[in-house]
Amino acid sequence: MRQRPVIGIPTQTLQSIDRIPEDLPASWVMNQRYFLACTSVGAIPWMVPLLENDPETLRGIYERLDGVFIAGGVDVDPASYGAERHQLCGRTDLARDYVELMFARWALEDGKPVMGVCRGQQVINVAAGGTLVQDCAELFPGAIKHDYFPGAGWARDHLAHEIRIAPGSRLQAALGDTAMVNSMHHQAIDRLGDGLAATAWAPDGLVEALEGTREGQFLVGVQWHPEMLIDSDAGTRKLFEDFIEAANQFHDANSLAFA
Ligand SMILES: N[C@@H](CCC(=O)NCCCC(=O)O)C(=O)O
Repeated sequence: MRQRPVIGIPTQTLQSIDRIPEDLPASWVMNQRYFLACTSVGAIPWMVPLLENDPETLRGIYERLDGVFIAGGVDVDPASYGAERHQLCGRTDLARDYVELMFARWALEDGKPVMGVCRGQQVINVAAGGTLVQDCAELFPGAIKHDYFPGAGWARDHLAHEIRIAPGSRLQAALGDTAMVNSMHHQAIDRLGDGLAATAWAPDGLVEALEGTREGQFLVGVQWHPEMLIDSDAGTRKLFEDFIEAANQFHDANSLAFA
């Protein structure tokens, strides 16, 4: 029987989240939805601690993974893409930036499958040398509303706008030419990183998905939240299944290489 692939999901610092009481112990946490999406398509999700002072242990964890999933969350520190902090840039989590950028760069180098959601797409772009728009409403000309945040009363599965998907992309194979997506972000892709191609756009032209151009690697980032749609949308489930299948293949290819 085939082994279930192991997918690493870096956590976030509890105290980086708004309104967390200061007297709670320093903790690393992550939204359950990402783990449930992975198990529902057959993967074993593995929470990755933010051991920012221990790259050796992080490398040990990374090497045991068949794929990396980079989840949604707070803004990426603009210093990591060489920009001054804009006043509308929100809360950041330096330990998370460190671990996620390192895992994304290692995976880009190794061809290990990567899927990124919302902040995760932004992290992939920064890891590949790209930059971010620090606030779409203020800094992206003609921007439609993208910040349907739960804190303002929007449901996490609220379908906010359509996206147009590039022909021939992995995304098109799963979702088709267009799709309706939920939207919980205020930042976005600005300059694309090396080896990446935009594969979906919002009606205002904002990049809604990117993929790696390296032959054979599954490297997909999306600006929306498919983990909230996996139970209601067959195309979204297919996208997760494709990621897990790529992780399976990576596992098989690498165990054969070391056999
Ligand atoms: N900070 C970035 C990324 C947005 C993001 O990942 N949002 C996640 C919200 C998830 C939730 O509350 O369920 C930006 O705003 O662009």
